[in-house]
Amino acid sequence: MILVGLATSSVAWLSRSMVNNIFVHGDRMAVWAVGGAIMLAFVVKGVAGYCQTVLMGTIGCALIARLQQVQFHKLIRLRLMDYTAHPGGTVSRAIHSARSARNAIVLVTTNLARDLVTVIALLAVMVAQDPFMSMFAFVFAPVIVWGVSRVIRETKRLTQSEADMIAGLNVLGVEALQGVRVVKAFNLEPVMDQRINDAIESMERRQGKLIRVSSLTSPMFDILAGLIIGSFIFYAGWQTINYGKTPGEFMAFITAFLLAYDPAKRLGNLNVQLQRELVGVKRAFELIDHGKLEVSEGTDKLEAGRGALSFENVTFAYKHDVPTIKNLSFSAAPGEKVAIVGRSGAGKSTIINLILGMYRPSGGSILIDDTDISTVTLQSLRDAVSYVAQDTFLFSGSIRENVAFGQPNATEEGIVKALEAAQALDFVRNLPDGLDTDVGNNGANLSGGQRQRISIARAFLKDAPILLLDEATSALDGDTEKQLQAALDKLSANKTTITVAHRLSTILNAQKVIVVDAGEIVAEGTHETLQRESNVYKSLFVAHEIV
Ligand SMILES: Nc1ncnc2c1ncn2[C@@H]1O[C@H](COP(=O)(O)OP(=O)(O)OP(=O)(O)O)[C@@H](O)[C@H]1O
Repeated sequence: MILVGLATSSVAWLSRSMVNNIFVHGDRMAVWAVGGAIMLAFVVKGVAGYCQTVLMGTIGCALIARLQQVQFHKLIRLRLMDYTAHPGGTVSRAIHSARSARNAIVLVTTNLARDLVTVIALLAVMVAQDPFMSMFAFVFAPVIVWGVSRVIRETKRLTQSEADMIAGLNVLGVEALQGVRVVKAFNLEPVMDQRINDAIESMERRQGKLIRVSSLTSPMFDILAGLIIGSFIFYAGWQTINYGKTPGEFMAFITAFLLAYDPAKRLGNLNVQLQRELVGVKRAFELIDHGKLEVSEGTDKLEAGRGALSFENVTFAYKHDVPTIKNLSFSAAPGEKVAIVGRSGAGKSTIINLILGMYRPSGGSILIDDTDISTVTLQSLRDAVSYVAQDTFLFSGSIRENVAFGQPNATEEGIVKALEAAQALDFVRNLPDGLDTDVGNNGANLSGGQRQRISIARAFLKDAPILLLDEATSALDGDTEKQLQAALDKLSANKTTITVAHRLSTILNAQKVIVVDAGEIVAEGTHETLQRESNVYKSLFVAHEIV
């Protein structure tokens, strides 16, 4: 930037020699010297300008990339309770805020540095030419500062809400496309149109207002500059006519003022633009600086043995005053199968989440092989536990990747064995690309039952001593159900298994059934004893919670 500035100003400086030495004095040497120097100045300007653009561009891209990486690194490690309900919005924020940081850096380095230096130099020229008239110009400065700061304040507010609207729109768009089956099945296209159109229109109105407000600095500068220049002319004319001052004295001053005017105006605008970008940067750093990471309470490594699990008077509340789990105690011996049943909202999934260390109990303790899980690292805890969720999640990628995720040492043989045990090998072999078949976005290329068996294969490969199963409430067709059940039976053999159960077959397989109601254990036993003794248990069949 300095080279570009020097090269540009040297052309202006050389023009003096050109006029005086070549045109006035007819100096032959000066023709070559000045002509060559001007050529050199343009070459320097071109090369330096190119280097500056490439360097700033590269720095800008690196800045975006690093900031996005830092944000996603943090996002994926936040505490579960800190995730927003709208991941689409969070992702769009992370991507946009990184771009804002790049824009802010480019504005500061390229524009601020260049224009500020120019304005300061020209102000010095003005003061040297006529201190009195300079003071005259400075009188107007507070008016500009006040006006620009008002514009900045309003621009910041509008940019903030514009960013919220963009994130909101992103959520609506992602939601509509993710739920496209429901949208079509319920003829929801007009409703989606309406929701998205409303969001787009209010964003359009907000952006219109933003343009009207943020462009105000330009007319403010123009009007004030007109007032100042007009006043100069009154003053200069009066001085020249009455006191015989030379016009040249004023000319130099006004030239300096006019030259300073454009960069000063750009600086005013730059501040407004910069503040807009800083709104985005602030969002990125809110996450980076204030997002609370999920940290292990304990530092020991859990040495899971045979996988005994027990809850001792565990209490937990999502919100401070309303406990979801109350004083809950139960135990599962190594290899034992425990089924947890209860009405919807009773707290069954919460129990699973507590074992996984997603949330911490506010009272009591959870023990694995006699070690309190609050004393161990989350990583070692999760290494000891396999989890097969109700809502099977597959990552985009191949079947092989989905089975072996997080197991870098997995062998081909191990993956095939896991698929076989999960009753998935036959269908995988029949797919055109076998193990390398792309499962699509969240497994869209596979059926529900196939997806579940892939996720069971994942748990097989992990081979942890404790198995957590969250059974789907929805009934599967007979064949799929049988295959799935066979896969799960095999998976749970010799493992301590805690199942949130909705199927009678699972309950009959379990050695112990726990009935949870409103976060408490209200009955415990086998299917036969519970059928005789527990009204809550009996009501679960009536409500089709158990099928
Ligand atoms: N993240 C959360 N924040 C606040 N409250 C929650 C959260 N997750 C669950 N809850 C509440 O905790 C209670 C227990 O929920 P949980 O998901 O454990 O029930 P559940 O027995 O598994 O129900 P279902 O069989 O319908 O899945 C419910 O009242 C629910 O509204």
